[in-house]
Amino acid sequence: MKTSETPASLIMIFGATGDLAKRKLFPSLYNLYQKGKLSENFAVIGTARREWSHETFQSHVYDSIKSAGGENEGIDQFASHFYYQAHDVTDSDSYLGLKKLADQLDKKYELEGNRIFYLSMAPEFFGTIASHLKTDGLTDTKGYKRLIIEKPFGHNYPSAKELNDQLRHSFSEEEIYRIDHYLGKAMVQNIQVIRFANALFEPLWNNRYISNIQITSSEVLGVEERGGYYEKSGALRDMVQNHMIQMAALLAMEPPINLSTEEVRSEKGRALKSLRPVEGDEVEKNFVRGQYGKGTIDGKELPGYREEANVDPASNTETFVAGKLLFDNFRWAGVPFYIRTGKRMSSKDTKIVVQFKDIPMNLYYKAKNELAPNLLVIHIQPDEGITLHLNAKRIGQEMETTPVKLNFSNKGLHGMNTPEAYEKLMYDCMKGDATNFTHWDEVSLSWKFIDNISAVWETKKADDYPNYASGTMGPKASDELLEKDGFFWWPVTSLDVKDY
Ligand SMILES: NC(=O)C1=CN([C@@H]2O[C@H](COP(=O)(O)OP(=O)(O)OC[C@H]3O[C@@H](n4cnc5c(N)ncnc54)[C@H](OP(=O)(O)O)[C@@H]3O)[C@@H](O)[C@H]2O)C=CC1
Ligand SMILES: O=C1O[C@H](COP(=O)(O)O)[C@@H](O)[C@H](O)[C@H]1O
Repeated sequence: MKTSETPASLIMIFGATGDLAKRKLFPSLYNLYQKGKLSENFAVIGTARREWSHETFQSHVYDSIKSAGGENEGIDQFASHFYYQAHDVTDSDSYLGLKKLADQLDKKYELEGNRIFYLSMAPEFFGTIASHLKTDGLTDTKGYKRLIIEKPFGHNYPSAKELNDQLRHSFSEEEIYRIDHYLGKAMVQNIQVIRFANALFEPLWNNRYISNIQITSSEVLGVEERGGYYEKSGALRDMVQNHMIQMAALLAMEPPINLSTEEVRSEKGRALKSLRPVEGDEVEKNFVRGQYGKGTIDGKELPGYREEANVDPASNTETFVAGKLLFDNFRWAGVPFYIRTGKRMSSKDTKIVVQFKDIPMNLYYKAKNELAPNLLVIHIQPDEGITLHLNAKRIGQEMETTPVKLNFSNKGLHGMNTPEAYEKLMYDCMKGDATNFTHWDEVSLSWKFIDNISAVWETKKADDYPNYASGTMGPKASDELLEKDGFFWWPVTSLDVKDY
């Protein structure tokens, strides 16, 4: 039974035979179905060039859910809502076939003309598809029309603007849902709640009490089979322009006046407006780039980036970035936000460490105690939770201090895995909630910031690549970036919240 919480929708997936659809989109839709968040009033049209029948597509969907660990329950019933239409997105004539099928399913499943177009394809096709959707009448229905756009949204500011202008001919800003899957992660969404729902933190969330913030997203995987894409992207465009800057914006933004999409995104945008541009000679002082060489992880010998498939043996592409962001506003003046991300590092971890300033004097110095700084650690993945590092009295006669930790684990609270980011984001889109999608203003500001850095890196070849071994936390210069400010990277490698 459809309700406002389970809206009727036709979801048209472009690139339905691809990797993202198989690994993320189908299992996420299935989870929503299992949880009762999809009514029976839904249908999916998958489209790509290969000539598949509806049945082949349904069995592909079935397999994808099984490989994602889905139970048998209801998969057949769920998959029966899936339809397939072979279609080359560059072929103008074949959009009419898609429209015909969409109109039929609209009637059959009582979809009220609600349509979500999910572009899970190479970005060069985004503009063409969006134009055809309008000119060939696929958006000409009485229900809602929403366009989900996968990353990358452009390669730099000019190409992102060109793409956006093209999309805007067919869809309004409110109808465009730009995916940043980090915004669908439970603990990234928790940043706002931790900040704005706790009397404990918000009064301290500024340059009077915080000395620095560190955001790390490290990966063990290398470039895998995506060498062709990654060579043109690098870590700066692949991870920093979107995920890292989005997390920084959530940490830096002012409290919105309410939680509406408009207010939240406008505060994030305002934070990004205060991000100090890093240009020219400042790039080398504030940003570090790295490229992985050979190394060993879990006893396995791994090749360097330049030995990977579809990678230039003399490649100048960075697989690691560390940088210092400064927000020039009253709240954050003088507080560095350090970011670091890279492939083939020693662990897969995304963590935010908020380091508070030391208290004005240490009463316990006579006991030769060095007080540890208070830290708030937000564990984004693989573990999800928060740790607060405090100082307390060591048990015994002496007045000695010892560091203690207060832990909260998301897993412990809910006793189950939190929903996959794509699941949350697809559900938000069905309900028309674009809060956790990026507004064009945010995308354009972050590209302008990134373009200044890539302009320097692309003209000046790195002469020390490869400069970190696979299985390490990046080049030495990344540590030096913090050392020169009197800080160091807090360790982020952990298996469980309890251990850190
Ligand atoms: N895979 C991932 O983990 C992630 C992917 N993304 C983004 O998601 C998008 C899709 O990625 P991914 O699934 O990995 O890509 P794939 O290369 O696996 O899939 C591409 C899809 O596009 C179809 N296709 C290619 N050319 C045409 C055409 N001319 N007309 C119609 N269909 C066509 C292919 O099918 P066919 O050959 O049958 O036509 C296939 O279904 C990209 O924008 C990517 O950047 C973002 C984050 C993670
Ligand atoms: O967008 C991307 O993100 C992944 C990392 O995502 P995560 O959820 O596993 O942390 C990264 O591997 C990929 O290169 C990038 O395109």
